[in-house]
Amino acid sequence: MGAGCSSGVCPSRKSDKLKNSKIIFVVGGPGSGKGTQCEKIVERYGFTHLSSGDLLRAEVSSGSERGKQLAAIMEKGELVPLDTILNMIKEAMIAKASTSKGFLIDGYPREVRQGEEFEKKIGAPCLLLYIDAKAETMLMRLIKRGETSGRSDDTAQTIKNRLELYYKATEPVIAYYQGRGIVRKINAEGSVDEVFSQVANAIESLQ
Ligand SMILES: Nc1ncnc2c1ncn2[C@@H]1O[C@H](COP(=O)(O)OP(=O)(O)OP(=O)(O)O)[C@@H](O)[C@H]1O
Ligand SMILES: Nc1ncnc2c1ncn2[C@H]1C[C@H](O)[C@@H](COP(=O)(O)O)O1
Ligand SMILES: [Mg+2]
Repeated sequence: MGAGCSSGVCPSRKSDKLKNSKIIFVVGGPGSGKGTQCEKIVERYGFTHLSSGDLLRAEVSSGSERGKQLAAIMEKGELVPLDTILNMIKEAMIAKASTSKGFLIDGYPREVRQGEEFEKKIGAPCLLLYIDAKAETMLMRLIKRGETSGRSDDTAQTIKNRLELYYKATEPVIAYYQGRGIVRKINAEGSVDEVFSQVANAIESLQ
């Protein structure tokens, strides 16, 4: 386990319930395969998968006023406010803290400030899985997924916006955590199983 997972230091603003949690950030472009790999990690290692996009879509599906506001942002491929998504993740983590073997935080941080705020309010990650695919690959995967996903953001124009935002806002997150030595870059161009064999090596390096 990396140092950030078990420091035992717990400033009062963090939740006591989460102070010993193993936290893995799963970062990559839209359609790179983050969710697909997280499902396989859950199957083999039993971690808790929390996708920021899934949490937001659940709020949209609830029909709440907040969900309507979020839907308008997500349809354009833009980022929702930091406090909104961070509070949702923290609540979901606390709800699972007593039974979780570790958390896969998929789709967060999307920008460096999200990482900084997460660490202040929740804790430090011990690993960042960087799921790296080419823009053409991500585009093709999302266009195909859009045939059946029902996701309002799997459309040509919104995919273009999401890719642009990924390169501008999220790629700097990788550099930020590279400085800490916790980034494992995964070549996501191969089959799901080929990608997973790299992911599994990275997870096992923690144990
Ligand atoms: N290695 C792979 N080879 C081919 N197709 C893949 C691979 N990994 C995932 N896919 C497919 O690509 C699409 C996008 O994958 P997935 O939903 O896991 O991506 P994501 O990174 O979670 O995307 P988003 O950021 O939009 O949530 C899905 O239809 C999935 O089945
Ligand atoms: N971490 C996030 N910050 C802001 N907005 C987010 C975050 N995670 C998801 N979102 C919004 C914006 C994205 O385009 C959609 C879909 O997310 P995805 O990870 O592709 O399922 O939700
Ligand atoms: Mg996903």
